[in-house]
Amino acid sequence: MRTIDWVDGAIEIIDQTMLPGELRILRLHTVGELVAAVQSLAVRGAPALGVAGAFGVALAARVHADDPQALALAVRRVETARPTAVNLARGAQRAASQLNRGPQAVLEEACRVRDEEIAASAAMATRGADLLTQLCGARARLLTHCNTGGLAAVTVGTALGVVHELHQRGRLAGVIASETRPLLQGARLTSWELTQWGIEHRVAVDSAGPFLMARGEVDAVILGADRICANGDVINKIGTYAHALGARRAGIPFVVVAPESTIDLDTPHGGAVPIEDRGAAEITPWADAVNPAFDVTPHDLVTAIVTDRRVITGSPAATA
Ligand SMILES: CSC[C@@H](O)[C@@H](O)C(=O)COP(=O)(O)O
Repeated sequence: MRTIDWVDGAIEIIDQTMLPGELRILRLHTVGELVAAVQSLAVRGAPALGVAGAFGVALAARVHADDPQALALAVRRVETARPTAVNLARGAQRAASQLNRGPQAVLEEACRVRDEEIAASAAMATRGADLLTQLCGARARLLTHCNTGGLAAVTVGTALGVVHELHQRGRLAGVIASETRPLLQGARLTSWELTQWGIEHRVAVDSAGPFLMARGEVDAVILGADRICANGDVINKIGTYAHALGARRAGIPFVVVAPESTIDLDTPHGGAVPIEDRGAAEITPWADAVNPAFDVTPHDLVTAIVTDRRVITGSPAATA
């Protein structure tokens, strides 16, 4: 099942704010609706955001075909709806590169972005499962963070796609889904997807991760990325850095799985990435708060980055 697609002239998404309680399909007809869906995290996860960005520009191209100024403004709104995952602006820009050829060409490019992410998921699953088996032996107990499944990447996903592949191969000995404060992408979405796939798992609070690794309950950490910088720094959901530190202390592999579309060679290092802060209301309406949605894991804590084309063990720029 595709969790985001273009259907009969509109974008269809699974509304991820409603899971796991309700499987609701949303149809988005306007750029305003798409931007609202991105900002509320009804659609989320870096590869899915790339597809959302591309389809968002396809919507804009239809509505504003005769008004170049309004069109440029709409494209900008889509590109900047969220700042951290490089895929969103990249997907929007790819679709926008066809604007001079008309709305149909824009839509065709957006569909190519979608199809490439579907193919990337399949390639990452195979390559990632091979690597995890090399690193962990016959059966791996994995800890994952946030949601990196089909919800985040149109079909099977990035890191969770690898988990699924290992399960299919009979090489998975356990999964811990880190709950992912404050919006619970792990506890709500990863748990939901694993349940759909019939994969047994346990949910843990985020802060338990490093302790569970220290206690010897995890063979490797596997998760996704919103942006990977030229030097290999990994930007991902808040909590990732703590898991990387825990993995290093426990002496277990820390593996990042992300498509090439998440690698941003134009950004030299993690310090240069805009980190979205989602404000106090999301976590504590009664006090001021700091609420970064992502963190930076320095490249030296990363064992390997698995993409749809390669396994990177140093700087992505060096092996591009
Ligand atoms: C395959 S998705 C990889 C990342 O996008 C994912 O780990 C993540 O951090 C998503 O954050 P979110 O705020 O839910 O969009």
